[in-house]
Amino acid sequence: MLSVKELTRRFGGFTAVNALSFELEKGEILGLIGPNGSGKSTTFNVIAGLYAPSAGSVQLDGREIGGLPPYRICQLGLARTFQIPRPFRKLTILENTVLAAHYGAGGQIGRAEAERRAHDALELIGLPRDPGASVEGLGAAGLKKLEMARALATQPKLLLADESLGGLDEAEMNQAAEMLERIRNERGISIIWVEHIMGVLMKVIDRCIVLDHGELIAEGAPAEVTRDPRVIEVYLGSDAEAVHRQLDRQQSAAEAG
Ligand SMILES: Nc1ncnc2c1ncn2[C@@H]1O[C@H](COP(=O)(O)OP(=O)(O)OP(=O)(O)O)[C@@H](O)[C@H]1O
Repeated sequence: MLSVKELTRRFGGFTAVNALSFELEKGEILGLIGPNGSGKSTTFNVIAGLYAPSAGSVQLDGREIGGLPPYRICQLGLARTFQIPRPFRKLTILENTVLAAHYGAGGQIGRAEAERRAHDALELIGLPRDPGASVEGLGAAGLKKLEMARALATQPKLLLADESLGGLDEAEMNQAAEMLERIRNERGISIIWVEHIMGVLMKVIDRCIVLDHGELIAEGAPAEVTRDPRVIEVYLGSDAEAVHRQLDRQQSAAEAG
């Protein structure tokens, strides 16, 4: 459903993403990993339309979206969450989500339909739907949920989730990972997930791609990619053994039943 070909993004003389190519299948959860500054957010920003590509193409269901403005890309079915949630603090949770529904529909739906979409998203995410519920009381986990609900209210077929777990405790992280899996399983939404917390990421992704200095250095199933010597050298380092142990446990659990 998403096809990225030879995508390059430069800032002045600096190349942040260099000739990146990858494909995403419908219903897949793809992990996008790599060291700080390797180009993950820039890749998201180009796919979602915040930056135009310097070269290369991005196709969503066969249609070129590279260089389109973010609102057009959103209307075509691509939503993203940001590392740092920035809801409208003066609006309620419901109002924030209704606004997102209007944005995703390009103003082509009425108030009742926008509210229906917002209610549906808030219910799936597990946030209060009553009209008085305020953003103010939400902690880090609640704000991230709201970010996700706003993305879902735009009715995407592809969701780009940017480091959704920063600032959460372990139980909240596991809930967030389960939520992404539910979004895929119940709604058929494809997901690309940028996340540094490998233990949680590995529980839900089908496949991952690894960037280093803006270039793709590995691609495949988590068990293969995390054993790639270059991925261990540039990214996993001393965490590699713990990641392998977890993947082995997951495989044994899957085989047992
Ligand atoms: N608007 C910009 N102008 C100039 N340089 C930029 C801009 N955005 C990103 N960069 C540079 O591009 C490189 C890739 O940054 P990017 O944020 O995409 O990396 P990342 O893999 O998402 O990092 P992190 O894991 O720390 O979020 C960095 O060296 C960054 O400084």
